[in-house]
Amino acid sequence: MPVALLWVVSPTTEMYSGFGIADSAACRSLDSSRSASRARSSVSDARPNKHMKQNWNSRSLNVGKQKRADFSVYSGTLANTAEEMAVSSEQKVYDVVLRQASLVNRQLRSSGDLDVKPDIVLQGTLSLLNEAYDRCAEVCEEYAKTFYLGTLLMTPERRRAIWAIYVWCRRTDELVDGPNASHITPTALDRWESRLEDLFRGHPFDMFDAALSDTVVKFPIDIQPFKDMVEGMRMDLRKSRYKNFDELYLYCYYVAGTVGLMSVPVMGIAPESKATTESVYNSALALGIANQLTNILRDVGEDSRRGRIYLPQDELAQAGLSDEDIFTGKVTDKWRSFMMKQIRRARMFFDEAEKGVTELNSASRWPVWASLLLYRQILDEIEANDYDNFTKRAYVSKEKKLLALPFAYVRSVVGNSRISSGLAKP
Ligand SMILES: CC(C)=CCC/C(C)=C/CC/C(C)=C/CC/C(C)=C/[C@@H]1[C@@H](COP(=O)(O)OP(=O)(O)O)[C@]1(C)CC/C=C(\C)CC/C=C(\C)CCC=C(C)C
Ligand SMILES: [Mn+2]
Repeated sequence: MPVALLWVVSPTTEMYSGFGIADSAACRSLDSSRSASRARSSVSDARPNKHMKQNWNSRSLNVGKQKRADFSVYSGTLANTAEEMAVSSEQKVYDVVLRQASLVNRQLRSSGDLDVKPDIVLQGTLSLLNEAYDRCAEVCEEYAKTFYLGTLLMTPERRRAIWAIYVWCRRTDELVDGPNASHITPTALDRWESRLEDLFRGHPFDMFDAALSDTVVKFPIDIQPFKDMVEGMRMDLRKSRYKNFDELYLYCYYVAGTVGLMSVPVMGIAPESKATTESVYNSALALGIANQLTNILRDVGEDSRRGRIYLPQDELAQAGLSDEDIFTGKVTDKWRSFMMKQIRRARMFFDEAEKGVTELNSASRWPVWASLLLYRQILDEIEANDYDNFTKRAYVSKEKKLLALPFAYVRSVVGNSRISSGLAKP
């Protein structure tokens, strides 16, 4: 792991100052007034949307009675009061989707494309900023090579922004999953969140933060999905079991669906797209959820060795399985049939995500298709391993990854017509 990422996992603030290039004076000189000038459109009605129809829990969801969103909850994280408990996670998350979509709606559509704000910073700061983005690119290349290659097709502004977001997400995940994770407390996460607020106000702490600080000025990115990701990390600290899919869905939104919501304002919606902004956000959310469900299914053995079971407890029980069965890690027919259902659900989310990719700006589609095809193939590999995700880690071979890239490219240029690549499931 690069040293640059390691430092951040310390819960002590002293550690932060040890970061080589964190010339905070220079970082702070980034024009903070620009963030204040970021346009914010008002919240639109949280009207029911056709995309709510699909209910992953297969419970019937009365969309007509959908609770009107109480937007005060967005000033913090999603509320979880007794009253809120009556609202499903799907609805709560969908309210966030609606709000995010309405926030960017005008900016994304006004000129048919994103209105990237010009750099108005001084020369010295500009070169520091360039360096900051270069460091983000290095981290991204080191951690996610295929994805990094995909971003090279995007416009320079957009790919730099995606790298900055990637690095912030990676560092956030490292807090709870990295080598110093055992020292991480809710207070450390609170501090991380304060840093996030600072960088959104134009006061970045270090170089990586400076890149993101610049990104959120240039693109209509809202802080909420970032805050929600930190909340997901809090949840991961305090929880090692999920009662049902509703609970798991919320966790998946926090740690992964949020990534989709952060990325769409950068990727942009194609000017020729007839889709609603909400539906594109919904697909982006679905891709994050699909990826995280896939992660969970791939890592069952690994997670159980850390005492964690992310699978819905009620569904395990219905299948006649217990935590003990997971810890024992024996592939039985009960397990196979349980896994088949879980895989089917993850694929439904991938299908939902597919609908939106074509609506993105053409130059942004390739990395998204690549990530979708590659992640979805992990599910195929779990099947190929005869559902042994206790002792085997399903992975996509280098050859298959390479093969996926041209398919992803073709899909990104031909629009919606389905191509039989052998990669995408019908
Ligand atoms: C319309 C449409 C479909 C638009 C596309 C929207 C879009 C770009 C969605 C991206 C979805 C995505 C890549 C989600 C990431 C999901 C994920 C893997 C989350 C991981 C969380 C924690 O998991 P865990 O700890 O269980 O797993 P590990 O063992 O640690 O892997 C994360 C690790 C959270 C941190 C997420 C990242 C580091 C990825 C961030 C990625 C980006 C910002 C780039 C997204 C852009 C593209 C092109 C994929
Ligand atoms: Mn992780």
